[in-house]
Parts: sequence; C-alpha cells; structure tokens
Amino acid sequence: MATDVTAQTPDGTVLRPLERDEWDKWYDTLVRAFGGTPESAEERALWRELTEVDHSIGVWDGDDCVGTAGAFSFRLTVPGGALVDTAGVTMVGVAATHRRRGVLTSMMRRQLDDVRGSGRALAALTASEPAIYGRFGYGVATHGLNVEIDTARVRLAVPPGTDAVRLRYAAPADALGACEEVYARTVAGRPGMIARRPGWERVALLDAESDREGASPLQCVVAERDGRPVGYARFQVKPEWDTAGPAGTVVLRDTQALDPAAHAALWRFLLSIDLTAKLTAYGRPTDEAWRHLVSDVRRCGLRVRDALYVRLVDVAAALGARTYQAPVDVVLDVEDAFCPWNEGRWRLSGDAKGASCERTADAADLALSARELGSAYLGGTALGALAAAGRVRELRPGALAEASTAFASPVAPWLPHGF
Ligand SMILES: CC(=O)SCCNC(=O)CCNC(=O)[C@H](O)C(C)(C)COP(=O)(O)OP(=O)(O)OC[C@H]1O[C@@H](n2cnc3c(N)ncnc32)[C@H](O)[C@@H]1OP(=O)(O)O
Repeated sequence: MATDVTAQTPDGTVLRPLERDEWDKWYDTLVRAFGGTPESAEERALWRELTEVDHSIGVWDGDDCVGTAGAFSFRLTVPGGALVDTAGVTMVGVAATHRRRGVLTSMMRRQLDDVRGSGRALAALTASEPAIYGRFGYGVATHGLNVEIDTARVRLAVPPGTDAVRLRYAAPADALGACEEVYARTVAGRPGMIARRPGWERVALLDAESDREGASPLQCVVAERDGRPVGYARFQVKPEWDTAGPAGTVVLRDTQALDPAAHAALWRFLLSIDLTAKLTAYGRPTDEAWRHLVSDVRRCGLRVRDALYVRLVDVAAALGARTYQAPVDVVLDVEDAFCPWNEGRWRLSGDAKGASCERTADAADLALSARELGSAYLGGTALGALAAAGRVRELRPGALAEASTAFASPVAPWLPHGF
C-alpha cells in the first residue's frame, strides 16, 4: 500500500498517493505522455474502475499533475504452478515539460518501497521502451511472437480428434463465461500467466470503432467437446481486395485451448476463413503448438519481441516460491543497488517439489544482479546465455550449468495480455 507520506522529488515537485477524485487529472497526464490521443469513453471508464488508487502515486507541480504510476494486484504463475502476488506496474508517465529530472526515478523508488511494504515479492511490467526499466532492476522475463501468416500458402496438419471438436460463433459478450472458464484452466500451466481479478475479463472485450482500422467488430468462436468449452478464439476480419481477388486479414486478438485437438481445430479455422489470405497476431507464446503443425513456417513471418519484465522485490521469497526442474544448491551473490535489502549472498536449494532461499556467509558460486534474476526467474532466459553476455559470473566451476538447468522451464513463459 502506498504510504500517505508526501515526498519532495529532486526537482521540487511533490510525490504523494493518488486520491480517487484526482483520477481524471492524473489520467489525462498519463494519456498526454503517450501522445495525447484519448481512448473511447468505454475504455476510459474501465481503466478508471480498474485503477487501484491505494497502489497509485502522482507527482504534482503545484496543481499540475506531472507524473503518474500505478500497480495492479495480480497473481502471476511461476515455474511449478504457484501463483505469486505481484505488483503489475502500469500507467507510468511523466509530463514532457518535466522529463529527465528524476521524476520517474522518484516514483520507482516509492513504488518498490510500497511493494516491499505490502509483502509482495515480485513486480512486473511491460515497457513502452526496453531501455527504461533495467536500471530499476527489471529484467526481460518473457518474449512474445508476432506473426503474419500467408494463409493462402500455409496448410495445417491436424492431430487425430480434431474433427470431434465443434466450433460455434457466439457474441463475444455472451461467450465471456465460457472463455473465462477456459482461460482460468490454462493459468497454472504456463509461467507468466496472470490470474485475472474480477473486471479484467472485460479488457478482452474492448472494441472501440476508432481502434478497428477498417476491421470488423470483435468476433468470437468457441470450441466445444461433448457440450463443454475446450477453447476459444477472439478475432476481427479486415476485408481487402487486390487485383487477384480477395485478400482479407484475420486479426487474431486472443485464443486459448485446453488440448491439442481443440488448439488445432481453432487454428485450422483461423487459417481458412473465406476471402482472407493473411493472419496477424501479436505476442503469441514462442513455443505455441501451431508452429509444429504448419506446412511452411517460413511463410509465417515470425518476429520475437520482449514482453514481460520482472523485478524480484524480495529475492528470498521470490526464489523460494518457484520450483526447479533439476536439483540445485548454489550460493548467489546478488548485486542490487536500487533495492539494497536484496544485496549479498543467498543459498538457493531446491528441486521439482519446492525450494528455500536463505542468507548465508558461505562463498558464492554465481555473481549476478537483480536484473539477471528477473530475466531468468520464469525460466525463459537461460542463466548460461546471460553468462555468455558477461552478465552472470561463475565463481565455482559447474555452478552455472547446474543453476541454468534448474531455472529453465519446460514450457516457454508467456504474458497472456498487456496491462
Ligand atoms: C510500465 C509502463 O507504464 S511503461 C510506460 C512508460 N511511459 C512512457 O513511455 C510515456 C512517455 N515517457 C515518459 O513519460 C517519460 O519519458 C519516462 C516515464 C519514460 C521517463 O521519465 P523521466 O522522469 O524523464 O525519467 P528520469 O528523469 O527519472 O530518468 C531516469 C533515468 O532513466 C533514463 N531514461 C528515462 N527515460 C528513458 C527512455 N525512454 N529511454 C532511455 N533512457 C531513459 C534517463 O536518461 C535517466 O538516466 P540517468 O539516470 O542515467 O540520467
């Protein structure tokens, strides 16, 4: 929780917790920091409702709001399937009139102190620019795959049972319950996924005409077996025609499936909608199954992008909350200038059943900073790869291979949606 203590920032502005009746002014500052184009009334109302005022801060120059930062209370899946309370850092903006004077730094300082004070071991965010948050100890923990599939050329080889999956169109709002049921059942299976709090399901239905860029309103198809939902896809169709005929685009917004047949049925459908020749999707899992079903992966236009940045606010609690896919017993020498309570040597002992992490005076096996721990935490970035970049140092021969193997995840971590 934000404390009610105001603080003077280095440039003389005042930082304090947000009050509910300041929200409009605060939010306008945020919107302007992102260019100033207002979103729909529906979207603004939803973000107002979802803003956790207790976890939001503003920086003020007199009556003018010049800095904003918030945090959503999420539960994030970590390797092993535990859900860990996480501050989902969001709505960060500084007025261009006050940039590069330390306003962001003062907000990050206050926010991480608050996150620690509230007993949450993790903070996580998506960054508007990758260069911003490393200095505050955030490391890239998940990647997403942007795809542009030439559906006129790419075919899907589907597994047995696919034809037993029934697909039906439904109005997105009517199908929300079925979609959320499927989503909820996928959360524990993949690190990086977020257990949604009430209200968040409506973010997936935002569908302002001004954001469609010529595409249809949101459409939804539910996959069922024996009358039970086993998957869904939400998408738009953008009709286009060229000299050779129909060349429309399927804009995939969101899809989940509970088993291989449901997954294949949905992707076969998405890749074969009449009058379309392309499918685009943003931020899909890097190891999603359809990549192993397509006839020509080179025509799928794959591009990898950084997605979720993770910050270990409490190193011991965070490392102890996940499991390790191979036994590990290493002493980590952690450098953390921004959250100095994490600094020093920690013995991590764990395996596939659980782990503990405690302070130790023993000699260190690996030296790294909190940022590297954030990158490696969900199992998507190998400690070995960070060592190859000179960002992790091996102090005991063999410790790097041991820890790198243990930290890995059998499923690529993935952020299911922005926030
Ligand atoms: C989780 C989210 O909400 S992500 C959204 C972030 N918001 C935006 O991108 C909106 C537009 N940008 C902004 O509002 C601001 O420029 C911010 C928030 C990115 C930075 O705020 P500022 O108050 O200018 O940052 P501050 O002065 O504290 O800078 C701290 C350090 O970060 C560096 N930094 C700040 N922004 C950037 C950037 N975009 N790229 C690279 N470095 C940056 C500064 O140079 C400074 O470095 P130094 O300590 O070596 O001198």
